[in-house]
Amino acid sequence: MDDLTGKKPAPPALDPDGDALFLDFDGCLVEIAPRPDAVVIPENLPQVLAHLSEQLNGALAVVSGRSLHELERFLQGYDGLMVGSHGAEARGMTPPLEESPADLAELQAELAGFAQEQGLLYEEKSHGGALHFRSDPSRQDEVERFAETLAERFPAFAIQPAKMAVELRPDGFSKDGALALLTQLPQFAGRAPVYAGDDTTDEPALAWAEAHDGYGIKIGDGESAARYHLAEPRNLRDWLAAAVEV
Ligand SMILES: O=P(O)(O)OC[C@H]1O[C@H](O[C@H]2O[C@H](CO)[C@@H](O)[C@H](O)[C@H]2O)[C@H](O)[C@@H](O)[C@@H]1O
Repeated sequence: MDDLTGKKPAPPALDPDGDALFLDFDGCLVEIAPRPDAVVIPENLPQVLAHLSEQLNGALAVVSGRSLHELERFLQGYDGLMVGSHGAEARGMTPPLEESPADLAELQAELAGFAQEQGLLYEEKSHGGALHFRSDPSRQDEVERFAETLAERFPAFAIQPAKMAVELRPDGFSKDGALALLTQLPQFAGRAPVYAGDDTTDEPALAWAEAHDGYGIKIGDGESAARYHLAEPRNLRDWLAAAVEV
C-alpha cells in the first residue's frame, strides 16, 4: 500500500456506460460527526445517488458498516442497492446473513452494560454493536481489551476496528465479500468496479476494485491500495454531482 497523503491524483470522470459505483457512507459520502446519530446528510445527496443509479442502469450500491435500517433512514429518496453491517445485510439482493448468531442478544447486553458502567457511547446494530470513545480517546485500550474478551467468549462475532470505536460484527462478512456478490447481479455485467472509501474497513474493498479492472478512491489521509485520492467527503460529493446528467 502507498502512503498517499496529497500525492495521488483525483479520479477521472465517472463513465456512466462502463463503470459500476460502490460508495462507503461515514467519512466518505458524509463527514465524520461527534456521534453516529449526528451525521449531517446534505439535502440533495439521496437525489444525487438516485440519479446516478439510474444513469448507471442500477449499478450503484452504498456499502457501509452501518445497520441497514439506519442507512435507509439517512438516505430516504434513494431506493437503490445498499449493503449494511459490514457486508452482512443488503437491500436489493439476497442478504448475505439470513439470521443473526443465536447469542446476539447476550453479546449486545454485555456491550450495553460495559458502556453504561464506563460512561461510553453504545451503538446497537442489527447484527452486533459498537463502543464509541470519540468523546474520550484515552479509553481506546480498555475498550479494545474488553472487545477481545467478548470475541473470545462469542466466537460467532469478530472485532471490527472503526474510527474512534470498536465493533463486534458477525464473523465471515466483509465489504469486499459484498462486492463479489453484488457484481454477480446482471446490472453489473461488463462494468468496471469503482469503490470510494475512507477507513481500514474499506481497504479490502478498495483493493478488490483495483484487482478487478476498476479502481479505488481513498477519501482522506493514510495508506491505501486505492489509485486515486480525494481529501474530503465534500470532494467526493462534488465528483458525484459532476457526473449527474442534467
Ligand atoms: O462503513 P462506514 O459507512 O464508514 O461506517 C463505519 C462506522 O461508521 C460510524 O461510526 C463512525 O462515524 C461516526 C459518525 O461520523 C463517528 O461518530 C464514529 O466515531 C465513527 O466510528 C457508525 O457509527 C458505525 O456503525 C459504522 O460501522
